[in-house]
Amino acid sequence: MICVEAASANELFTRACSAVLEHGRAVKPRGMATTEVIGAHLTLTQPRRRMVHLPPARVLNAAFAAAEAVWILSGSDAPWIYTYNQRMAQYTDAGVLLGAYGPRMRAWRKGLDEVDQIDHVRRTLLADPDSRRALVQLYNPARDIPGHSDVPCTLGYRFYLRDGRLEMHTTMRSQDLWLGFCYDIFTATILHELMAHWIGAELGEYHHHADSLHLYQQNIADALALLSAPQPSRAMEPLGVPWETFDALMEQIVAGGTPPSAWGAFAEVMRSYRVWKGGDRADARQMVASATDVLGSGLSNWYAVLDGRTAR
Ligand SMILES: O=c1ccn([C@H]2C[C@H](O)[C@@H](COP(=O)(O)O)O2)c(=O)[nH]1
Repeated sequence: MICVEAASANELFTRACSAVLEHGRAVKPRGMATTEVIGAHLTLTQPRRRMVHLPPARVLNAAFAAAEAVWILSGSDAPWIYTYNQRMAQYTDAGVLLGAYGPRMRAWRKGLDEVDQIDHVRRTLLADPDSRRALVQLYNPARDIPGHSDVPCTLGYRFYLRDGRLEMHTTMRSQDLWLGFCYDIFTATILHELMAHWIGAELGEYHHHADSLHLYQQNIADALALLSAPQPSRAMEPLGVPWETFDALMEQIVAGGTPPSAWGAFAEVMRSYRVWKGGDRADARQMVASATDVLGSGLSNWYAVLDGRTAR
């Protein structure tokens, strides 16, 4: 069991990597070699410092981070997400990611006694602020036991409002620390921030509980190359929007529009990346070249990583 706490994602990620390198054991689930710790409690005390950015060892695709957050929070399992991360298409069954979190979160048992679990959490905490019943369930045995390619790694989220501050707890059965964690905490802490806004609470600590926290063999060298005392991640702009307009905001971004709030940066990095994928790399680079926000400058850095890969 390891417990790691940090104010920012850069520091949390770096400390978690060194804890797994120090305490991990070798295991090979599905034939793939990993170093694994069983039982990890990772606490992010400032959830708006959510973006891991540790060049040159670890740079995220900021457009994918933004797109995945919009994809999940809007309740989608639509294939447009593969534009931002082709690798996801490998885990589909008949073109669909059957483990997608969005539909489970926003429309559990779609078409039957459908539940929007986000709205449920919001209503539960508004009605009983001390509640222990504000949870989102993602793993669904009825769907996940029969065996398809994509089995959810996140089992669920819970929310606790204490002393005016909203804490969020996520439970993962399986967490790839190098690849998955950085994107998973990005989306989870956005949900955390939004929920705090919707119930009129302060944003409290974010807790990430992973049963198997692991590094794949191919990422060990990069993990060892991380500096021990990284720069803290910058805090992103506040993202709170009224609940009543949230779905329309998500639809606007998916449709290619740019909302005026801090969500505009999500739309901009997504648009730039679509241009990049369309082959107009100079235009795509130009669209984020002067960006100073966390996402725009992050995507600029990601393009530099991609350029380096092509040059090699
Ligand atoms: O949100 C996710 C989804 C997947 N994974 C990683 C964890 C595992 O390395 C792999 C799934 O493999 P199994 O645990 O299903 O074998 O994907 C994550 O880290 N986060």
